[in-house]
Amino acid sequence: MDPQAEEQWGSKAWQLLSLVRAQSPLVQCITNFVSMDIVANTLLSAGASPAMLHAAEELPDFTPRAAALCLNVGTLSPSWLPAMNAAAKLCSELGTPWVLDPVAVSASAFRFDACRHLLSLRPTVVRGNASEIIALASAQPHANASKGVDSVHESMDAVEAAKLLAQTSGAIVAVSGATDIITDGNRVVGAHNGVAMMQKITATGCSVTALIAAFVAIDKSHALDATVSALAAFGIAGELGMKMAKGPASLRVHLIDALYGLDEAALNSHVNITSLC
Ligand SMILES: Nc1ncnc2c1ncn2[C@@H]1O[C@H](COP(=O)(O)OP(=O)(O)O)[C@@H](O)[C@H]1O
Ligand SMILES: Cc1ncsc1CCOP(=O)(O)O
Ligand SMILES: [Mg+2]
Repeated sequence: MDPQAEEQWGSKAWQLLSLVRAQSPLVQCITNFVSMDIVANTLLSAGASPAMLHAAEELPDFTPRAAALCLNVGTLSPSWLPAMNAAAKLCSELGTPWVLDPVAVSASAFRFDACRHLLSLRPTVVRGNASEIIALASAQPHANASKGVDSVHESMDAVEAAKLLAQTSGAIVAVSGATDIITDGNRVVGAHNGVAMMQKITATGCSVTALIAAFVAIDKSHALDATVSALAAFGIAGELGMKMAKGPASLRVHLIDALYGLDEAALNSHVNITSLC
C-alpha cells in the first residue's frame, strides 16, 4: 500500500463527508419498498437530506430542487417505471447527478429492458453487486446470472464488465463486495473497507448507492472520487459498527451510529484504498 495515496484518499473522503454534513444536499430517492427506511436513515446519518418522492405528477415541481437523484429498481413495477424514466431524463437535462442501482437486473426481461433504458438516460454513477454489473454490461439478459438480489460472483470477477459498462455508458461504475471496485472505464480503484456481515443486512447495497448520490451531489465533476469516498466511508462505518455488533440487527444500528459519528482520525486510520490499474 502506498501511504501517500492512502493519506490523499483519507483527506478527500473527509473533505467530501464534511461538505455533505455542511451542505446537507437534498437527495431524491425513488427506491424499493424494502430499502426506504435504511436508505433514508443512512442519508440522514451522513448529514444529507433524503426525500422518498416517486409520483410522476410531482417530478416537475420537486426534482429540479434536488441536488442528486438515487434510482433503485428493487421492487420495480410497470406503474413506477414512467416516473423513474422521467426523473432520470429531467436530471440529465438539468445537469443534476443521478445514480442507478440495477437491483436484480437479470431477474426478468422486463427488469433488464428497464435498466438498459435507464442506462441510456446517462446516469452519473451505476452501483451494483458483481452479478448485477456483469448482467447489465451484457447486451442480452442471462437467466441464472444472479440469485435474485444477491450476487453469485465476487466483485473481482466483474472488473472487465465494469470497465466495459463505464466505457459504453459514460457512467462511473461501482461494483460492491469484499473489495469495492470503482472505474471510469480507464482507471480502476479498489476500496477494501467493510465487513462481510454487511451482506446479511437487507438494503446495505441500496444504502451505499444513496450515499454515493449524496457525495456526488457535492462534487459532480469528480464523480469517481466521490464514489470511492462514499464507499470507503460506508465500509469504515461498517468496520467500526462491527466492533459493537452481535449480529446483523445490531450491526444495522451501530453502522448508522458509526456513520453519524465518523471523524477525521477514524476515517484516516481505517481508509484502505488502492489503485488496481
Ligand atoms: N465480503 C465483504 N466484505 C466487506 N464488505 C462487504 C462484503 N460484501 C459486501 N460488503 C459491503 O456491503 C455493502 C453492500 O454491498 P453488497 O452486499 O455487494 O450489495 P448488494 O446489497 O447490492 O448486493 C457495500 O458497502 C460493500 O462494500
Ligand atoms: C430483498 C429485496 N427484494 C427486492 S429489493 C430488495 C432489497 C435489496 O437490497 P440490496 O440490493 O441492498 O441487497
Ligand atoms: Mg443491491
